Amino acid sequence: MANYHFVYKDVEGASTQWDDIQRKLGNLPPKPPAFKPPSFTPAEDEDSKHKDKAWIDDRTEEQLEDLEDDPDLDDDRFLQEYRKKRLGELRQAAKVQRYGSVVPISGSDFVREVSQAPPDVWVVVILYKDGYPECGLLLQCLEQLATKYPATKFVKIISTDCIPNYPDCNLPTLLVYNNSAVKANYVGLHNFGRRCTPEGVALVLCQSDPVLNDGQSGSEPSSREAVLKGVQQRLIEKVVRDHEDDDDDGSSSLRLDGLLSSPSSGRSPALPLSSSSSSTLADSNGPKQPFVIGVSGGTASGKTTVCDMIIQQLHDHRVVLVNQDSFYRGLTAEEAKCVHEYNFDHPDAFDTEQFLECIEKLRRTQSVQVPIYDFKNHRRCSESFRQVNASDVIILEGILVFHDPRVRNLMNMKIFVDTDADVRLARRIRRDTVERGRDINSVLEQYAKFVKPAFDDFVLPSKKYADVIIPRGGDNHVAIDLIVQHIRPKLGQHDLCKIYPNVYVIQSTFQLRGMHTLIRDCGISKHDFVFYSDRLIRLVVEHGLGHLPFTEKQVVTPTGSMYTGVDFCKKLCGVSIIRRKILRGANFLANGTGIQYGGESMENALRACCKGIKIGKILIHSDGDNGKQLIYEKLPKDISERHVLLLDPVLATGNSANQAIELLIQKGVPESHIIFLNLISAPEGIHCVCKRFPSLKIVTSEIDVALNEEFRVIPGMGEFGDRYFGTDD
Ligand SMILES: Nc1ncnc2c1ncn2[C@@H]1O[C@H](COP(=O)(O)OP(=O)(O)O)[C@@H](O)[C@H]1O
Ligand SMILES: O=c1ccn([C@@H]2O[C@H](COP(=O)(O)O)[C@@H](O)[C@H]2O)c(=O)[nH]1
Repeated sequence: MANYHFVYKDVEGASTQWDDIQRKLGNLPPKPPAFKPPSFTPAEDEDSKHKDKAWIDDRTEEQLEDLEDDPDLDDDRFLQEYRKKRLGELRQAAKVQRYGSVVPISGSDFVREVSQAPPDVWVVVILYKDGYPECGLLLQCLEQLATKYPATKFVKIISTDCIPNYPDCNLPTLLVYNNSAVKANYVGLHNFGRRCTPEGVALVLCQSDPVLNDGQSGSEPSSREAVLKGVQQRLIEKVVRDHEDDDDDGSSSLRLDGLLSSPSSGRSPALPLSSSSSSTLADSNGPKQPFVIGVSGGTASGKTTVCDMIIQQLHDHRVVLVNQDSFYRGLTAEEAKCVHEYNFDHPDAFDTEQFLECIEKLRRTQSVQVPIYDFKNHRRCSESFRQVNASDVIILEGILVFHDPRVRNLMNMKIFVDTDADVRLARRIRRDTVERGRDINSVLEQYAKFVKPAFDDFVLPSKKYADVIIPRGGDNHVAIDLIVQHIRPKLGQHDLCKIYPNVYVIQSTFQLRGMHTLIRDCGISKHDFVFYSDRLIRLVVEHGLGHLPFTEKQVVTPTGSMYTGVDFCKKLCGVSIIRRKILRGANFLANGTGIQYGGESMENALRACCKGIKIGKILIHSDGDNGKQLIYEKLPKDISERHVLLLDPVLATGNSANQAIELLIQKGVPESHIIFLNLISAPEGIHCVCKRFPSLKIVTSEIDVALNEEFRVIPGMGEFGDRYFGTDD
């Protein structure tokens, strides 16, 4: 119905008398208050505003410049000083490099764009390949971070352009550089949590260094804590935002606890990181996850044979085998009395806790002492153990390795060897009578009473967990070939080679391991030491020569045919590093001179490979314990025009090497023309040299574990020069 009461209202809120009557009768609502316009307040004049620190903080660079002669500020010395300081900050901030996107680079750009970036700039490099969804996801996150943190440089490079043959299974890989050195690297997407988000990536990147720079604080390097705090704040905002979105349907619960954990306490517990997120190569000492393979099957199915064949085909010492049999509990005296009543095929016959502990240790890259089981006497050899070193691939073999889910879940690949029961029984009779000191009757009795029932109850049901089933065991060459092909890429290079693309470890073979075993043995004769060292050094030298520049060359062969080959650069020389130390008392060297001839021991091999090569020497003289070092040199005059093969058998701390390299560079040798050859290198030495000289190459035959407190390489090979020249007697 239309409202037919027309109420006239003037500005005072007055109305007609008729309306007043209607109001009294309750037909109209009470009279509204008289209208009063809001009071007028003129806008505050900028000049009359109170000027303080906060006011200055709000000014732009231009505005602060205009305030040069401002009378208010002239009266206030503090504010005038503060204005200048703030102006300085803003000018610095304007100078800071702005990147803002993920820039594609090629292999030849790498040194310029990454290694030679300004020292205050952090560079995040993604090694990627098109067509890998994980790479696409991480790239998207980095694009966002690049816009948020424009003073951090983000570049992308196709993995194999950066590192030839870089395994695709390591993609995507992030490398973080600063001041020409690799500060961290992250292999695989799992480092950034199950849900890879820009905020999560940011937090991981900033855990140990102030990698992300938004350029707000000028060119001053921000502290890790400050950067981390900012990144955490952004992550919290994101989590809260996501939570609010989720809350709209009332489905999620928010856990912010731990997000603000102190930076020193490490990774935030609420971060969605997977358990394997520790497997970065960054802290090259950090744990690397090995590839664990389980091989199960009935007794005498050929499990051990299959494992041996895989190991033989891989032909690599970075594969180790752990047999579940080694973890048989061993019988008590009481049990031994009635051994025929003991069920060796039941899961309880094994010490699974100890087996698990052993696997966990290997996964943490620790070596383990594996018990040795004596099948004839049904007990462990109390004094002997087998040392198993941490390796890239660990094979776990045994009838019940798939039985316990804790063991099973540690496996990356599960193989079941499936052999006909009659064949297995026939093999078992033969094996147990020949190798395990049994008679046929006892074998058959044990088989019927325990082995077969346990196979049906425990072994066969675990077959369903297998990823690969190998019928006919060791006779199935096709299956074994396929498995070997799958495992081979898991045998990565040494972590340091991934961090420093200029470090080359010559391919490990059993020949090479054999020679190392001989020369590292403190009991070897001097003659053998020299013989095997020379062989090894030649391998290193030959590999080093392969890094010299070459040109294509065609020759005519005796058959009159054309052969297209290469011609290596001929302008080269060797330079040996020799140390002289003023040692006192018992430490004084037996040769009476205090000279360690290290590098010279490599000269013979170099001469044998490069006829007539010129060889120079650098003598580094350490004056007692005061750390003072003097350098003497005898180098070819035209050394600046030559490629230099720098010789030192052992790279330990890297200090002497750095001094020698520094000297060569002073003499005009370009850093990239130096190839540093050694037999063994400590990781500390590699870090030290590669950080300072990223363009030279290091060629070594093995990277050892570490340096001890006395800066000796462990396990190492002692004072190489003294052992070689016999000056250690
Ligand atoms: N394919 C095969 N052909 C013939 N004998 C085999 C074959 N595979 C294994 N054997 C033999 O059978 C016995 C048990 O083999 P093994 O590999 O030790 O089995 P498991 O480790 O499963 O007990 C051994 O004596 C071995 O030499
Ligand atoms: O003291 C022992 C311990 C074990 N056994 C039997 O060995 C097999 C397991 O070894 P495979 O090499 O896998 O065959 C198991 O069936 C046990 O019955 C033993 O007889 N005595």
